Amino acid sequence: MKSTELEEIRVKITELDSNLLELLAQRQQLTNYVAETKIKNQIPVRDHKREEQLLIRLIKQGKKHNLDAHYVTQIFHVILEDSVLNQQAMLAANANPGSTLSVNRVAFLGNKGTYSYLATQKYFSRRSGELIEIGCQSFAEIIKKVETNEADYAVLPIENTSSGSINEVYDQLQHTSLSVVGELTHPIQHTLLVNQETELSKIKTLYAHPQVFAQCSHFLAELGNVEVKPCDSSSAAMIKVAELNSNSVAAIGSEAGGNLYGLHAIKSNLANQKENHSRFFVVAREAVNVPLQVPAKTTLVMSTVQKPGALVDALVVLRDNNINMTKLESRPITGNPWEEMFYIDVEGNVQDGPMQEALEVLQAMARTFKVLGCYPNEEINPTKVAAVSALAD
Ligand SMILES: O=C(O)C(=O)C[C@]1(C(=O)O)C=C[C@@H](O)C=C1
Repeated sequence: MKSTELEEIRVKITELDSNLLELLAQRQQLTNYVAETKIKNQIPVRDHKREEQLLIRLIKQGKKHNLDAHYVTQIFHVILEDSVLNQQAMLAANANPGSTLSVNRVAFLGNKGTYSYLATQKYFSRRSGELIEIGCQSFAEIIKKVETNEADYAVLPIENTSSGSINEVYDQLQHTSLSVVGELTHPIQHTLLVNQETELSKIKTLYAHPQVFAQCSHFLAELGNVEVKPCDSSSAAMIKVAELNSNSVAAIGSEAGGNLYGLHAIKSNLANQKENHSRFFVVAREAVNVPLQVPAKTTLVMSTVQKPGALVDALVVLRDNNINMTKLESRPITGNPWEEMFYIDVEGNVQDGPMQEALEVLQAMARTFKVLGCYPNEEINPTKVAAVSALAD
């Protein structure tokens, strides 16, 4: 194909892509109106029936244009997730007028380019107010910033799908009066970032956060003879590699983060598990009120009395009140050897009747008990269309 022919086609694609963007923006505006109606009429944000009908119609329509059913489904799952998250943020802001700030000062780990930085950008992009980023060197410093009113929010990584819970954050949460006001999950896509033109075989030293090395242990084992240098954060690793400006050093981190320091990726998908996501808590000095139309989660922290089956008894209370537990984590209590603090995430709103009953019973049976926070559930399960493959035939 002659290059002018290619250019002509590309001009058309560029125009079409910008039309697609315009249409997506128009759709988002319509869903903002939907959210306003839902606030007024107290209608739940999520409507699986409507989503299912919409997906079925689009899959059928796509088929007429030779578009694969899974392709259509994937695209609209992303669009619907965005719509639900935006609406949830609007309903939450409406239910907490005092918490809508013109400036959001947010503390997170590291500098520009860390996964915490990217998660912070993502979470606050759906919320009004200017974002002021406050990079910190440790989780303790992050929490302190909010406690002393130098920041309004902290974004803290709490767990990762491949390396598990981040114990240091749980331990910090044991001693703070801050509340969890939000959560988010962010994909972690580790890439090998370099400053100069180079290739994998030339890399002699690797810089990254220890959690990142743990998540990429298979890749490191395959690499063999490379020196591994742990850093306080992914951004510290990126800054080091940018400064060293050598073709034998590389950092591991996100491509978007690396680009902020002029680094580029020479290899992607480095994590042991391809589905690698981190979950973050957003914490603030004041708890928030989650409207009942928004699916909520509640995080509890409790220690049980020392008797056989005490934890089981606590979990039975959740079961008896039909409350779904999404996570259970135990951490040693500092100063009390062999005693454990339990962190429990459940689906439900502290304003719900069954939840209030369960919390009362748990509080009575626990040695120590605290609700760390109730916040909108941001893990949006995509609506399944029963017979995608049948529809596609
Ligand atoms: O139609 C609605 O009720 C909406 O909230 C809009 C919308 C969408 O974006 O299409 C989003 C969430 C609902 O679960 C269903 C559909």
